[in-house]
Amino acid sequence: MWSLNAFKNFSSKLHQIRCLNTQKIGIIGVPFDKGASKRGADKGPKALRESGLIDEIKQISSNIDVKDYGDVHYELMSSNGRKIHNLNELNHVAACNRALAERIEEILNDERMPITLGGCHSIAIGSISGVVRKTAPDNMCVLWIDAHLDLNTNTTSPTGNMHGMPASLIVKELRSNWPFVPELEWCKAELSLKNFCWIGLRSIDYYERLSMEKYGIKYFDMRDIDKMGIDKVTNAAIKHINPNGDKKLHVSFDIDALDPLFANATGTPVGGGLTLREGIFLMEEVYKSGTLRSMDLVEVNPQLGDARDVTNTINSAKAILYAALGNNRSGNTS
Ligand SMILES: NC(=[NH2+])NCCC[C@H](N)C(=O)O
Ligand SMILES: [Mn+2]
Ligand SMILES: [Mn+2]
Repeated sequence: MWSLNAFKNFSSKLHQIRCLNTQKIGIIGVPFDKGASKRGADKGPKALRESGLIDEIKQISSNIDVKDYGDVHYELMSSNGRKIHNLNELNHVAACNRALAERIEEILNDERMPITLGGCHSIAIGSISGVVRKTAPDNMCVLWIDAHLDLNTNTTSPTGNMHGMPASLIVKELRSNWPFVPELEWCKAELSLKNFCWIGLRSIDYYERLSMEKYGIKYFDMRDIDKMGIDKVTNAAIKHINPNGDKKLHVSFDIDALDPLFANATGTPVGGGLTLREGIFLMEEVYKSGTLRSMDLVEVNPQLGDARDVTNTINSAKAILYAALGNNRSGNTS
């Protein structure tokens, strides 16, 4: 029989251990679709929350402490009326991302891991900018999981849609390819392409291809995954951008990285993508690396496809997120 004191001691020790291991997470929604040509990605955060996201995260482990920061709201900046070539909805994209960067900073100040629910992929401009404000750029690395490279500028983009451009706005190598855009002055191109790796590529525009060669961009496309398998690819990618495991990892996960069989409710689906199991495995390895610091999950569009597509896409997105947070396919113990 334990004395009351011994019991109190034990439970306070247990509490201390729990606190040490607590995974503190902050969820922020970005109901924004103006970087894409199809409407509806702005309904992504609501659809994910309504399908039970927050409660299900809590069920992964009692060590997870999750806070929902709600959605980003923004007001348009007063524009000088000058139009910049081939940047659709620039005012909205700039204002929304500026507001998002501030919310990400707030979440990091609360010592939580920010998880940004898109929204179209243009929101990575703000989410990554927010993280960079709290981390030396050389001290962080980015895994970009996507069918697309999203490295266009306004002069190379075939569409003018800014969800195809976020990566080029945050890296220094492409800074000189951009004109001065006053609306985006707050967004500093500080990261280096050396700290980036792409996984899942299978739809690259002509000028993006040229950049891949010019800058020696590190990537594993779907062919590499076919050849090497997802285990080798994932670990080679993590090792490449973080050889000593001392950098903080940001994962920008575009749901269209998955094959349309598993995620058809998205604006720019491309066949021949990752299976859901490959996506889950990838994120399990990311979790195991112990380096994940922040993450985006973007391009879930509940207005596209039929009801089954929407359910599949939401379930796939949640499974990807849960794997990143340590969900164990053979059951959770704590
Ligand atoms: N985040 C995305 N789904 N991006 C799709 C980009 C498609 C094409 N490369 C473009 O620039 O318009
Ligand atoms: Mn994509
Ligand atoms: Mn993308």
